[in-house]
Amino acid sequence: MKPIDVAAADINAEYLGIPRLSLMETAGRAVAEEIGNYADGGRVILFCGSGGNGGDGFVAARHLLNMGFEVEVLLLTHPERIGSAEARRNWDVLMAMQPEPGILGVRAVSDSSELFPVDADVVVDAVLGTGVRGVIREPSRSAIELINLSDAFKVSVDIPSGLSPETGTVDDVAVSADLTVTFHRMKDGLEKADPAITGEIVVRDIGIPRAAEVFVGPGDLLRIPSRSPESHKGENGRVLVIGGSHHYSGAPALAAISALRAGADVVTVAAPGSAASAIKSIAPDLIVRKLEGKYIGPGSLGELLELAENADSVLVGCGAGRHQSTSETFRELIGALQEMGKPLVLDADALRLIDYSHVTDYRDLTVTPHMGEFREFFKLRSEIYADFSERVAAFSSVSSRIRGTVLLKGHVDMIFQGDRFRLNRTGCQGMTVGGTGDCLAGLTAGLCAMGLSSFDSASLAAFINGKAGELAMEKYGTGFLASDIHDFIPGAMDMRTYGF
Ligand SMILES: NC(=O)C1=CN([C@@H]2O[C@H](COP(=O)(O)OP(=O)(O)OC[C@H]3O[C@@H](n4cnc5c(N)ncnc54)[C@H](O)[C@@H]3O)[C@@H](O)[C@H]2O)[C@@H](O)CC1
Ligand SMILES: [K+]
Repeated sequence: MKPIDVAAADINAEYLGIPRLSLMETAGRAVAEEIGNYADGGRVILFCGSGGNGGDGFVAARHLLNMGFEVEVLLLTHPERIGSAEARRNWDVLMAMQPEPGILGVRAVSDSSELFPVDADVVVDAVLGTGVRGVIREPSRSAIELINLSDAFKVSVDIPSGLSPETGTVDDVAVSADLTVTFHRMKDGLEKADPAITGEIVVRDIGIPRAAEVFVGPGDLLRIPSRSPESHKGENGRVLVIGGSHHYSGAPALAAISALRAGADVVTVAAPGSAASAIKSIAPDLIVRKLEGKYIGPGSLGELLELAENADSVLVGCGAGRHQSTSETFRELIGALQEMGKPLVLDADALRLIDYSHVTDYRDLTVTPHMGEFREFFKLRSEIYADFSERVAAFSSVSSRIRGTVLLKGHVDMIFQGDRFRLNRTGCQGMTVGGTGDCLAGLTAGLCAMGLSSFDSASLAAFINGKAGELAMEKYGTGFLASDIHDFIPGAMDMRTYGF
């Protein structure tokens, strides 16, 4: 797993109702047990950092004490600087256990001059975990060096301090552990690291359920790149929406505004004549390019490709209608966009005009069908699947006919790519109102333009759109409009809405 996946699973576990404190307790207990497998007594020194990794150390210390070890805990910062609430809680417990008759020393050091060579049978590296950033600062640096100099059995908590959890490289200094006890799942960085750094690696389950990884949750909002303060117009994503026709002008507008609300900087809508004029009048925030004719046709292909050149993602389909000329144009267009390597979202009418055989190798593709469009796009006869897991398995294998991502909308949205899948449970009965699918497609294209993968964009778009619908229903009842969703997208994208 990547650190972002671990961080997301951590928050999503709490969103499911598992307190982080219990994750920390289980993690610390696991470290103590692994040490108990190595030694059945003796003296243990734990170097603890200021974050969750240090917190694991505090918990491990308590369990080691109960297992009969002599324990010394060194906090490498001032207690007031302990970053994670759970770690601070466990530090306070160690304080409350004082004065422990002689076998538990607990002290905080803020300067490396207060550190001494390790004299113990086991030394625990609970200094830095997945939260490590940049050059190692004092006194953590001295602690790492003292740990490496000691001839004690070295145990690293989660990852050896100083190792990059993502790449497995040591950019500065790092602990060379004899044993690394990591939690929940193997980290990419551990797998790639030099075994001289990690030592033996043990993966210990800490009670995070698979649901925390499968269900999309607020933890996944961490995947949205934070906007750099000095960024300027267009840097945060440019979206091109191609849709609309003589009868439909609302769909592309709903999608386009959703893309803006997701955080895209510039959204252009390319639509035929009358639809373009209608959109121009209702949405000043959009750039609108008027295409010739009543339906999108081959005469517009050059213009569409020129517009696509400086878009970061393209959404095709909303309200395009099903005219034969549109179908041919889309086929040409999609082929050219694939050549250009453009992230593409196909929605609604595009899924009626194009079938999966046209896009099997399109990697950065997302299709967002409801069940009917899914069957038509993948040319399926209708099947009734008994239970949920059978449905997931069946739809997953169908979806893997294309390299891209499939977002199959439903009461529970299913997102597939290759052998990966996620489920989204946000949403409400009011979502059946027309246009919510356009909002979802727009969110997907917006997130793609902001740099997320098609799989992450589709997963998050489903979560955000559903949550925004829930918020709209809270305010307006089941009669809320698809355009109401726009107002609630920012709230649905804010961690505070979920209590984080
Ligand atoms: N993800 C999970 O499910 C769980 C994570 N837990 C632990 O929590 C850890 C992650 O906790 P955090 O996110 O608080 O991060 P860490 O505890 O890994 O480190 C963050 C702390 O280290 C300091 N720090 C960061 N870079 C530094 C540097 N270059 N030099 C000196 N100090 C530096 C920061 O000021 C911060 O206080 C995991 O590695 C794991 O050990 C466990 O509690 C179990 C649950
Ligand atoms: K560590």
